[in-house]
Amino acid sequence: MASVGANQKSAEWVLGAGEEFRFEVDFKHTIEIKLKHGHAEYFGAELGREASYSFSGENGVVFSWEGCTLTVIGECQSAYVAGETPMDSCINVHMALQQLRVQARSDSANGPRVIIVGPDDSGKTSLARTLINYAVRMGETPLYVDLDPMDASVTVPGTVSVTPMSKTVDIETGFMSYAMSSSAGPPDTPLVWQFGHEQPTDNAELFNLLVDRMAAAIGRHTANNSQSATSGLFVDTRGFTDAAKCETIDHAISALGITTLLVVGSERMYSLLSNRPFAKEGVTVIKMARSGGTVDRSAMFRQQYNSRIIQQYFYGTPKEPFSSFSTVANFQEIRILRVGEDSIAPSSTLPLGETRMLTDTSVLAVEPDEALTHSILAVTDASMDLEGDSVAGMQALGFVNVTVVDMEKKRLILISPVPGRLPKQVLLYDVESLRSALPTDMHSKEIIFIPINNSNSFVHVEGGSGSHWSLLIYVKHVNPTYHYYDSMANINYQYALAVKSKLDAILFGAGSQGPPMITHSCPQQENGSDCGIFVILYTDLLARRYNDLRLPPPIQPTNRVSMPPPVPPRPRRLRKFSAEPDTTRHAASIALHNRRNSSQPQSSSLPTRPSTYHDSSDDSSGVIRRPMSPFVRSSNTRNRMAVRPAMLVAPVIERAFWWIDYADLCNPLKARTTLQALVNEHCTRYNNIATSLN
Ligand SMILES: Nc1ncnc2c1ncn2[C@@H]1O[C@H](COP(=O)(O)OP(=O)(O)OP(=O)(O)O)[C@@H](O)[C@H]1O
Repeated sequence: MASVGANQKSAEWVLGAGEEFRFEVDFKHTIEIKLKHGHAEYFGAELGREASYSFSGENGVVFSWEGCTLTVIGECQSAYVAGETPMDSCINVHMALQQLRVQARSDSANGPRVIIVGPDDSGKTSLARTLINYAVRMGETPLYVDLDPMDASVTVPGTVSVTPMSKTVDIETGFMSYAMSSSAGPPDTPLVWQFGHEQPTDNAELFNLLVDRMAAAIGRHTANNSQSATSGLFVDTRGFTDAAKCETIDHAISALGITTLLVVGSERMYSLLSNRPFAKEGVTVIKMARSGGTVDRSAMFRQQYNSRIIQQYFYGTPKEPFSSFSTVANFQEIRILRVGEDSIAPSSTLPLGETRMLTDTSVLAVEPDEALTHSILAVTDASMDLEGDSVAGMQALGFVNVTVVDMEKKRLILISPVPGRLPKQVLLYDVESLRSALPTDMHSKEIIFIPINNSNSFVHVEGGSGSHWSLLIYVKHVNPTYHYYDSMANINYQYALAVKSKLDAILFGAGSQGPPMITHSCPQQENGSDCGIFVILYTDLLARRYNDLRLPPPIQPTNRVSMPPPVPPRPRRLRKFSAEPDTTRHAASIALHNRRNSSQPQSSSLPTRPSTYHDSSDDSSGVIRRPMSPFVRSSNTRNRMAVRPAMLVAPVIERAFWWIDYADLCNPLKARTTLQALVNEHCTRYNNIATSLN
């Protein structure tokens, strides 16, 4: 978090009783908030008078019961005072829970166990944080159970955890401060389990197993700590609205002995959950209003947020920086395992009659290779000789980051938050870490454009820490293929390979070779700074090419499709910029243009489809049928991706890569003068394409 500059503007905000100051500040800016007069709190934690609190990449709220004056230094994306807040119902819930704690103390029973559910960004974590802070301020020591792996607030993303709370949540670093050993003593150290997926339903079996392990740990903890037992616990969950996803909630409610369920911001969910069996078995279901201040966070925001959490795990915060340490682990000294299915392909894609051989908690050995680079590995409590699925529910002692995989010396170079050798040698690999960068419904995507960077940093660095960008494209059709474009003599080739092998592991199973990667000749940059522009232009041109070739109206199964011949590649000419217009290419473009503008396939004016493109789905009558691909979408709407006739896939893909129209790029004068100007347009196009792909 950068500090606020001396010349930043400062503003004074006056809050009346029961009002709150809401602000949004992005990751590029930092603001400082000081309480000048009165009393105020940040999600239930009291602000110290004249103490200065810094925020960056945060949507926050300072609330005052009695009124206060704040000084805010720095630039917010939005800042306002609101009078309508759900704080009254929040304090009512807190008081009711406090009565239950007092009752539990006199009965020597467990205190209230609360689970908070609701849609994404409805304010579940904020409510949990506020109620925990109120409880702690009354001398309670509740447990905080984080069952939101995507938004893991205690350690790295992809995990679930339980933390005993004996002090209010740190205003600046949130729950993360509990994972920092220097600020939390051993009694407050969180227990963490590696889950490795974003949604509990991605591997419900493993998720439920971890909840069971967590429940056992909580049982041991509360058996020896009556104060903690009577203080109860708060469970934060992953956002959901779908009734089908209740299964993991049902399990958590029964395993953790939940007594109260708070439903935030959804009438529908409230009604749905009020009718579940647990509601009839004594769990109180309470509806909570969503605060008008909660903000829907974009995928980019979440990614940057998670990046910062990882950075804080290894390097601490600006106020409390850590040193991280480098350590070496030889391949033969360690076991790297991953838990769960080989591939995220759904069961429905298996050949008819086949069932999966593995359960979702099966443990698979991972052979170290380049794909491990930049991975976060959980160091587990398991011993080297522990066999089978018992490793799956093992607690994570901590996390290391793989900076180098040295295949020659057969060793990993790791960054660890603590010095010395690894305490244990069984490491859990989370191949899914790449998934956050991929579309959620990846199986329905036909083309994935993946910008490749040669950065060695595993966390987001403002402005980027690498020096070169190139483009990898994954094209899924009958025969999936990767295509690689690099504007500087393929210098990012090894990085593209590393990403490819990670994708292979996700798409085709751990250890799979995956489909081939074709490296294409393409225009080369002439300076040291245009790589990003070239990536945008390659993406734009190729995406446009795919879209253009899809422009003819949906072809009925009875239509005979005639394709124009492929234009042969001209690598030399493409590399050498020429001022002269290329008439051959121009003619080919016109032919394509004519075909696009016609409402019927131009079988008469264009040569017929080359026989090499015929696939087994063509029958003798020349009628082309849709090839049987598990991923073919059947929608006949005019959605660009959906209407694309599957039988065009193979020829289109081949020609798309041959038929790149570099006319604009190949005129050196034009390229020089317009490249920069084009960037904005191309960025917009790129965004449009990304949106349509999403
Ligand atoms: N009253 C408020 N005013 C301003 N911002 C708020 C308020 N309450 C919550 N927020 C912000 O809104 C965002 C979403 O809130 P929160 O993280 O609590 O939601 P969530 O339901 O836990 O989200 P998730 O989908 O990750 O589970 C956060 O950035 C939070 O800081």
